[in-house]
Formats: sequence, structure tokens, C-alpha cells
Amino acid sequence: MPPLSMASGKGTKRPKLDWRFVQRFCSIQRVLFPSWSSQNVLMLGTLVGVTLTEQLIIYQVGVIPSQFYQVLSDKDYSAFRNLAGLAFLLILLNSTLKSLDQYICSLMSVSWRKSLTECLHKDYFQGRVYYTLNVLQEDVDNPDQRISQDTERLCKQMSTMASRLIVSPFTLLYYTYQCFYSTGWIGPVSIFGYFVVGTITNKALMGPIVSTLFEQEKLEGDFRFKHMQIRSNAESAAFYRAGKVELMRTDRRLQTLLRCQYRLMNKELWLYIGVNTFDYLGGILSYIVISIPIFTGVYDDLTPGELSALISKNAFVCIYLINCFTQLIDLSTTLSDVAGYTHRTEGKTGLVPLLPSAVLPSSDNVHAGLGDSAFILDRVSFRSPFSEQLLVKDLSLKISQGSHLLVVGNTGTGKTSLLRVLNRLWEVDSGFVQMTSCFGPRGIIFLPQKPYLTDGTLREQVTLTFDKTIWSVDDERIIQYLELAGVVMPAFSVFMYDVLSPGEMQRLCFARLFYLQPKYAVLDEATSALTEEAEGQMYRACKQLGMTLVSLGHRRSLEKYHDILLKLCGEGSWELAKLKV
Ligand SMILES: Nc1ncnc2c1ncn2[C@@H]1O[C@H](COP(=O)(O)OP(=O)(O)OP(=O)(O)O)[C@@H](O)[C@H]1O
Repeated sequence: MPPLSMASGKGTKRPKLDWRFVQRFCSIQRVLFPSWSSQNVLMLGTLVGVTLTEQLIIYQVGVIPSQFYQVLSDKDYSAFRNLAGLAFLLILLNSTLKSLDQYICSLMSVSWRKSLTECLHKDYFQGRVYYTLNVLQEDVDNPDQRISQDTERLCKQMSTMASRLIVSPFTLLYYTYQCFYSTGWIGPVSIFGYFVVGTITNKALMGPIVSTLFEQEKLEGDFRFKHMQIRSNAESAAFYRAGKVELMRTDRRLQTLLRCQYRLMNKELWLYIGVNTFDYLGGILSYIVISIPIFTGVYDDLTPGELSALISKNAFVCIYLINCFTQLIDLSTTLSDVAGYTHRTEGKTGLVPLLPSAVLPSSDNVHAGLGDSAFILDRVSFRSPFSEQLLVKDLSLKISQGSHLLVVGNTGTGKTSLLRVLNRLWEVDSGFVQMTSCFGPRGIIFLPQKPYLTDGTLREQVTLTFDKTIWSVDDERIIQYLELAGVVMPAFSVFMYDVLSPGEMQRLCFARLFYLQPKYAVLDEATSALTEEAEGQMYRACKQLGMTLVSLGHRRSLEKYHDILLKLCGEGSWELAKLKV
């Protein structure tokens, strides 16, 4: 399955119906239809069968009025009765098939969404892509919206298009032949000409819509993000009585979004005028077309009844042929939406550069087993991604088992950034970083500055696993370490983690650390919300469990738990010193 990527906003400022769209659309199709025997292909096959049968019935239903003209003008009562019965049956069959067609389209849309979203999830959660996209890569806006909403809309629109696209070639050929049969070449030629003019006009009107739709989706995401930000910072905002200022900011985003929507509607107005004019003109075109052979005397030998039947049948054939073209033109509106969403959700192996480098296979496990050290840094220099100034220059260091390291330094000197470099979240400018132990239990575990709590039960928080067999075996251990970390919480239920105090969150993270028992624990101000006494308990417990500590912090009280002090002095300089025990 080819990996999907989310198109960069920078690279596609003005998404268009161009070659790139075709490439991206094809990549998506490869994800939706990975093999001939896949479920999606089978569904599409069923849809083809149903829609083609439906077309056969539609033709039968369509010519019934002309047969009514015939039997009524002949005043043939028994033929009329039979015809009425047949019409009823055909209509019933037709509506059943039409509903089945819609039903399969909806099923397909959900199944496509499943395939696409799962594929995007696979890429998004691979390595540290979610970090790179959300934190480092500014040009891919709102990845959450692209995965959750745009993908859903794309699948819905594509499934709407699918059945129309499938039947179009067949119906076009068949009704062109029928039209030619009753009107000669003039019928199909004028209808084709009509279609060509319609297509050119619509393409011209549609171009600007795609880019505006893309922009509107981005602004929708920005607007929703603002509300999400308020939701997650509601308490801090309330402490500042920030309602007024947030109102202005949120309203400003709303106004930008609405302005874009108005612009989109203005552009769409012209497209709708084009589409509707095309629809209604088509209605009378059939009579103009049949009028030519009638006035030139081709059908002079027909009785009035036969002529009415012929006009009625021809009207149906021409109107249906026009309808096929009209549907193709209507598809243009859907296609412009699909193009907008495709550019936001596109997939192609060749576009991997749009993905951050973290997509590449993770090298977390390299050198696992060297055992007595966690990291080796050799003349490492790094800076923050959006700055030219080096945070640390030529740092050489080995973090070995049993030798506890404390990293200190002023605000913004790059302490956390050093951990980002160790964790491979950031690339180094020069030098080498080797992670010589594996990641996870029995290896290295990081406790970030902002406690990481996910959704799920307390058991899941501590074990960080979905493996139920571990839980039943380990409940006692979990409780033991929760107690050791001083966590007082209700039993293993789903819990509202965002109502925990910062100190409680930090304790919970320590309980997790005790449970996982890595050889190395990297703690980024992990006790900042605890008292010095509680801090002491945590550090002593870590050491009793055999962990080697790498800590970041401002408190002097931390020094007594460490052997080496690394001080970051700013502007790239650093000092390394031994701490007295
Ligand atoms: N995701 C990011 N993108 C760009 N710059 C960043 C990012 N994260 C941090 N920085 C910048 O890198 C510099 C170092 O940040 P860092 O978080 O390492 O500081 P710190 O020494 O840990 O500070 P503190 O003591 O406040 O935790 C800061 O100037 C910060 O603005």
C-alpha cells in the first residue's frame, strides 16, 4: 500500500485541476483499491452491476409514455391494461435498484474512509511524524482536520461520483445511437456541440473555486483549532479573565472564514448560473432536434398516433442523452470539491519529501544491548529549527550506567532541546549522537516537562499498553508503584486526567516510570510541581529501582542525587563538572 501524505500548504497554494491533481487522485485510488480481490473492488463491481441493470430498466420505463401514446390513440383497452401493469412493475423495480445503488454508494464511502484514514493514521503515527507535523512543519496546516474531516468529505464526494462515472460511457454510447436512429446525424452532433460549449464554460468558471475551497477548509480548521485551544486552556484563561480578548481573537478568525465563504459563494454563483442554464436549455433541445426531420418530411408517412409516439420516444432519448452530459457537467462541481479535498489528503510515494524525515525507519533500537551506556555525544552542535543561533556547540559527552547527570542552565539555553536531540526529535547541526540503549522498559524512558497522559483507564496510563494479559498479571505491581509514587486515585476506571493537579500528574508519571523500570530515566523538570521532600522520595525510589538518571531542573536540591553537572551557558557554550557526593 503506498504511503499517503498530506500535501503541504506551501507547495499547493493554489490547488488546481491539473496534472498534480491527477497524480494525487491516482495515489488515493491505489490505497482504496490495493488488489483486485479487495473488498472495495468487490463493492465497486456490485455497484457496476446494479447501475447497469438500473439503466436497462430506466430505458424500459422511459419508452413507456411513447407506448401509452400508441395504445391510447389506437383505443386498445387490453393493451393499455397490460402496459399499465408492466409500467407499475418496472417502476417498482427501478426504484428498488436506485435505492440499492444509493445504499452501496454510502457503504463504499464508509469503507473508503476506513482505508484512507487507516493509511493516513499509519503514516501519521509512524516514527514521530505527528510531532514533526504538529510542532515543526508549519506548512501542513491542521493535520487533524485533514485526517478527520477532509478525508470523510472526499470519500463521500467520490462515492457520489462513482456510479455516475461508471454508467456514463455506456449510456452515452447507447443513447447517442438511439438519437442518431430517430433524428439522423443532426441530433447527436448538436447535443455534442452543446456539451462541448457547456464543458468549456464550466471549466473556466470552476478553476477559481478549487483554490478558494482549499483556503476555506484551512480557515475552518484554524477556527476549530481556536475553539480547541480555548477548551484546553479554559481554566488558565478564566484566571486571567481573558474572555474579552479571546472573544475578539475567535471572532476575528470567524470573520476571516466567513469572508472566504462569501468569496466562494460569489464564485459559485457563476458556476451555478452556467450549470442551471445548461440543464434547462437541454429540455427544449430535444424538440428542436426532432423538428428538423419532421419539417423536412422524413416522417410524413406516419399516422398522428405513431408520430406522437415517435416524438415522445425521441424526447426521452434526447433528454436522457442530454441528461448524461448534464450529469457529467454537474460532476464538475463535485470534481472541484474532490480536487480541493484531494490536495489536502493526497498520497504518493514520490511525494515523501513532503513528509518529515521522521517517516524514515526509526533508528531507536540501534546498538541496543551495548548496555553500560545510554548516549554517546561526539562534538554535537544544534540549534532550534527556526533560528540560526546555536544553542549548544561541540558538546562531547557519554551518559553511562550508574553516573547520574544533572543538566542546568538559564531559561531558553537549550536544556529541553538537548533532550529533543537525544530523542531524535531534532536533527543535529554537526557531530554525532548515538543512542546505545533501546527505547522503553529495560532501556531509556523520557519524562517530558509537560506530563504525558493519554485517554483510557488508570491501568492503561501506568502500563502504556493495550495488552490485557499484562494487566491481570500486574495489577498488584501497578498498585504498589502507584502507592510508591503517592498517587491517590479511584480504582482502575476511566478517569478524567485533565482535572488532576500538575503535582498529581507528575506523581502518576513517576508511577509509570517505576512500573516500566527502565535502566535510564531522563527527567525534564519532572518534579517541578512537587515539594522537595516528595522530590527526594521520587529520586530515591528511582535509584533503588536501579535507574541511572539524567535530570533537567533549576533546583539546587537536585544536585545531591547526581554525580555530574552539565551547565548550558547560552550562545553555544557549556561546562561539565563533577558533583561532590
Ligand atoms: N518546537 C520548537 N520550534 C522552534 N523553536 C523552539 C521549539 N521548541 C523550543 N524552541 C526554542 O529553542 C530554545 C531553547 O528551548 P528549550 O525548551 O530547550 O529551553 P530550556 O533551556 O529547556 O528552557 P526552560 O528552562 O524554560 O525549560 C528557545 O529559544 C525556544 O524558543
